[in-house]
Amino acid sequence: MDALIKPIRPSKPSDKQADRPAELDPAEFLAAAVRADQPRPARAEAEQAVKTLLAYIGENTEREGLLDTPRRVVEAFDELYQGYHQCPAEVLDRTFGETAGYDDFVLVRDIEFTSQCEHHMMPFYGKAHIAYTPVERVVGLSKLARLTDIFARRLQTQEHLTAQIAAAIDEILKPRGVAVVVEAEHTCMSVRGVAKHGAMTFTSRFTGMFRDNPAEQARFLSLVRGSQR
Ligand SMILES: Nc1nc2c(ncn2[C@@H]2O[C@H](COP(=O)(O)OP(=O)(O)OP(=O)(O)O)[C@@H](O)[C@H]2O)c(=O)[nH]1
Ligand SMILES: [Zn+2]
Repeated sequence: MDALIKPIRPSKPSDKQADRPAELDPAEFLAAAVRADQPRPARAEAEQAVKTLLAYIGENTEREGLLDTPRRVVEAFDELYQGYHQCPAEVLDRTFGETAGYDDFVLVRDIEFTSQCEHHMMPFYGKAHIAYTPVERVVGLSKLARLTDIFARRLQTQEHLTAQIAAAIDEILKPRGVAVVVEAEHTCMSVRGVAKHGAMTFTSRFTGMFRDNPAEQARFLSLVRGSQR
């Protein structure tokens, strides 16, 4: 659980984490994703870096319209990357025991998110669909959306985002199973590079009963597909 208290740092594109086996223990995976908090440069240095990029694209950094841009960009970064300073364990900490014997899975679908791809630092956005089968205690529904945002507001690949949401629920709530499907459009693939507007990427992660029981997995997927009609 300690591993969850610390912020998770971005991995380099060359990291082999995307190749991790599906059976990897969630606690192990989260521990592997955690790095000690890095020393951060001063805000003024970050603003200077934005000024350098403006000069790099050929702009006059002293013109009136750009004078406040470095400050705004750094503030936008604070917002977009606030997930590094938020703790999944705290969000999922509050559970409720009065469930009247409820024993099926709980699905929250169509959780909108925006994340930033770690290769280009450009947005990818879409929806996460999350189900878990509680053991005795349930978590507040909004917390699944908050958990999604904690991981989305970091530099990500879609695969990491999907796996991290599933691993956090598995590790913290210890349910009978977790199912996560993420669908997203990547702007690094739509507004630059190969420029394919509308191409959607789907990723999924199943643990416990969702991984072991094809009927439960199919029931989850049919409910998720219901949102796409
Ligand atoms: N697997 C995965 N790939 C991603 C994700 N986001 C962006 N990418 C891809 O990361 C790859 C980076 O490829 P590179 O060849 O190193 O970079 P590039 O020259 O900018 O690639 P192009 O986008 O093809 O122009 C691209 O194929 C992107 O589409 C993601 O979430 N998951
Ligand atoms: Zn990208």
